[in-house]
Amino acid sequence: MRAYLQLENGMIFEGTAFGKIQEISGEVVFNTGMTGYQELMTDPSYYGQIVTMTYPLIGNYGINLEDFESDGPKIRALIVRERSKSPSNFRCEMDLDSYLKYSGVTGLEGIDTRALTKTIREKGTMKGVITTRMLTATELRKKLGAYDNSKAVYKVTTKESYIVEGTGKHVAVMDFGIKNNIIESFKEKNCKVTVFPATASWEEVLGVNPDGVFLSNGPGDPKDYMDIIENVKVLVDKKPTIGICLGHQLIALALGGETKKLKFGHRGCNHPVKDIKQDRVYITSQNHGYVVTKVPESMEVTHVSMNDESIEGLRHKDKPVMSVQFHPEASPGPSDSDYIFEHFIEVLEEVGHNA
Ligand SMILES: NC(=O)CC[C@H](N)C(=O)O
Repeated sequence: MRAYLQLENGMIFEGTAFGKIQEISGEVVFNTGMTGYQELMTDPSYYGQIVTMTYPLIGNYGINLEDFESDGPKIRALIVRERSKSPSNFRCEMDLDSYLKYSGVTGLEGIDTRALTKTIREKGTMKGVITTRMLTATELRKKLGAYDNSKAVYKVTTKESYIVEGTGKHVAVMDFGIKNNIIESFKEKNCKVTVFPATASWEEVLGVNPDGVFLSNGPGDPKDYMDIIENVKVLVDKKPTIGICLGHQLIALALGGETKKLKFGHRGCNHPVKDIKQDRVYITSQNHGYVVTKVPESMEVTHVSMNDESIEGLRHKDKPVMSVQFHPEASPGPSDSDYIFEHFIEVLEEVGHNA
């Protein structure tokens, strides 16, 4: 069926709908990965967004039952240049179209994704609607005006706290929309993990007497979460703490730093980041639209983006508190930066030793 992407600046891209056919609005962002569509669709940090893939052929290894990053897709729609109609992989259980239909996500194929990406890069991230009937300018404005993705963390966080048993260090996780592979990464290091909902207070988190605290990734603008930031202020003061992506931004804000929205964000599994101390570049997995712009006085920069020199990692000068903007848990993407988890566990061991 013919379908259109109508952007808030008036541009129209015409293609063909697949997956669940419906009229859907969202923030249109692009992802530069050649693979990883299954992981990114189910990464809760993408909640409410329309994602266009820059790689021109998507779906060629299908969908398997293992690479989900949460209980189902969190994106609103997926845009591809060409959808593979004959996926092939030993783990393939179904094709992309069937999965999107089954899980209620809209697809749009056959549009010039390169032109769309260039538009977003030049003009910045903007909202759009995917529709099978062309909207008038007034209808488009109304539809986009009704789109609200604020406070999305509360839609994707766990409802109840739960424990993942392990014999090693005990990490209290604040779940703002955590990816499965972060929990897997702690499990691989034998950690016991207690996962708390985003609404948990610092008293509840410290109540389980963890060795350290982890602040997860999650959707939206970090400044929307002032209540969580108040909790983070206490947690970083009392326990060794590590944050990834949204967690990193919340630590920076809690300690007096600043964040802002990037023009078009970093999304993909091929983003080069330099570890300043090691003087080494790692290829990282990324998905963020906001960035730390002012470093808190008590912290220093540990990692920078090789693409735009933005801040990618921070460390407290006196306390065992650290954070990264990229995703060391990979999924999708290379696990080169897994050392971030290893380093945190070492810090927990050291702190435990000296206690
Ligand atoms: N993956 C994340 O945690 C994303 C953080 C934040 N929502 C951003 O877009 O910058």
